[in-house]
Amino acid sequence: MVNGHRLSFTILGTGAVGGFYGSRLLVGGAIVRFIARSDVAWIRTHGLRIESPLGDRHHRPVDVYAATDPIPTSDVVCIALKTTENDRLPELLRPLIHEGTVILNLQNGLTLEEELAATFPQAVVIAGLCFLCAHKIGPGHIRHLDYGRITLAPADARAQACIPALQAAFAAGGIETDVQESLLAARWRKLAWNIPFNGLSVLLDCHTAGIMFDPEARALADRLMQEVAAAASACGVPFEPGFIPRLLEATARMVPYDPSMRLDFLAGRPLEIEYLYRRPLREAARRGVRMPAVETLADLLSIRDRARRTSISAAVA
Ligand SMILES: NC(=O)C1=CN([C@@H]2O[C@H](COP(=O)(O)OP(=O)(O)OC[C@H]3O[C@@H](n4cnc5c(N)ncnc54)[C@H](OP(=O)(O)O)[C@@H]3O)[C@@H](O)[C@H]2O)C=CC1
Ligand SMILES: CC(C)(CO)C(=O)C(=O)O
Repeated sequence: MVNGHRLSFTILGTGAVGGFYGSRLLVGGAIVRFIARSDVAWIRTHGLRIESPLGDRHHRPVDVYAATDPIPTSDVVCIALKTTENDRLPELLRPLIHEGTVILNLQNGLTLEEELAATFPQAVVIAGLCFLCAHKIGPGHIRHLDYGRITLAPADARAQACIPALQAAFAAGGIETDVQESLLAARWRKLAWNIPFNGLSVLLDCHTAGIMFDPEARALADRLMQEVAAAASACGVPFEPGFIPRLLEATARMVPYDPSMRLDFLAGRPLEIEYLYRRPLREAARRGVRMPAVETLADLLSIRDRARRTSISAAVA
């Protein structure tokens, strides 16, 4: 409730991120409409279950839609699809976006908000960088393991004005938020973690602790982070001294965790290589900076992703 107005949200993608944050917004009293794909009928009948250290929840009934249904207009549309689906985003968003609609993008990656702002100039675009460990374990069923803070980063001054209302809605549901005025800085800071740990967890077949406690793997993570730091600097958003050592130390203290890319790999889902690796590589290259270790990591991930998908399709043929 903000100044007597109950904020309404449409969550595009009811998976780990969408299901979890949608549930917290419901708990906080917001109006929440979910868009689901494979389990839309299941959620309509059985509701949405969230297991979480914040308290288990079973929302039933839930206001759930297929993307092709007529969907009431909401104040905020949260994007919670994997970026591997982004070629479909304009078509999925078009019926949901009106003059002044806030698009809160919860995905990982780079250049996402720039694309959204160019495609939907009538919308207000905000990045929501999620520091969350959660996954979908079955139809309409999400398991939240740890964390949950969202860093909100506005694309422009109009978006800046919408931040307090969003913070209030998330706070009411027990979600901590902070604000980064530079969207680009926020995105590169998160990539400093995602680029090494998401990719290495797939290629080395291990969780974060497996990387941190092997000296060579840790050194490789450090080297990848240094390349990301050089690219961020070339993009005008240098990291402060001590940022990378602190990030490595924080990861060493984390409960061993499988980053979302490893979970995707194990589940046979396509990997988010384009927005997590190719776009940062391209943005760095445009400023004359190469990231050779990141490039090799991206190439190996692409080969792994392709090989696995070929073997899956051969197995079902
Ligand atoms: N999981 C995490 O802890 C974190 C994830 N992220 C980022 O958040 C983003 C979302 O990840 P995550 O929530 O894990 O992904 P999930 O795969 O768990 O959720 C995505 C959901 O979108 C649904 N979906 C896909 N296409 C459509 C469509 N056309 N219409 C309706 N629904 C659709 C999928 O449906 P279906 O179930 O049918 O496939 C799925 O439930 C990613 O960019 C990820 O990197 C960031 C931080 C942490
Ligand atoms: C940093 C982390 C683990 C969640 O905050 C993530 O972004 C991911 O799993 O992709």
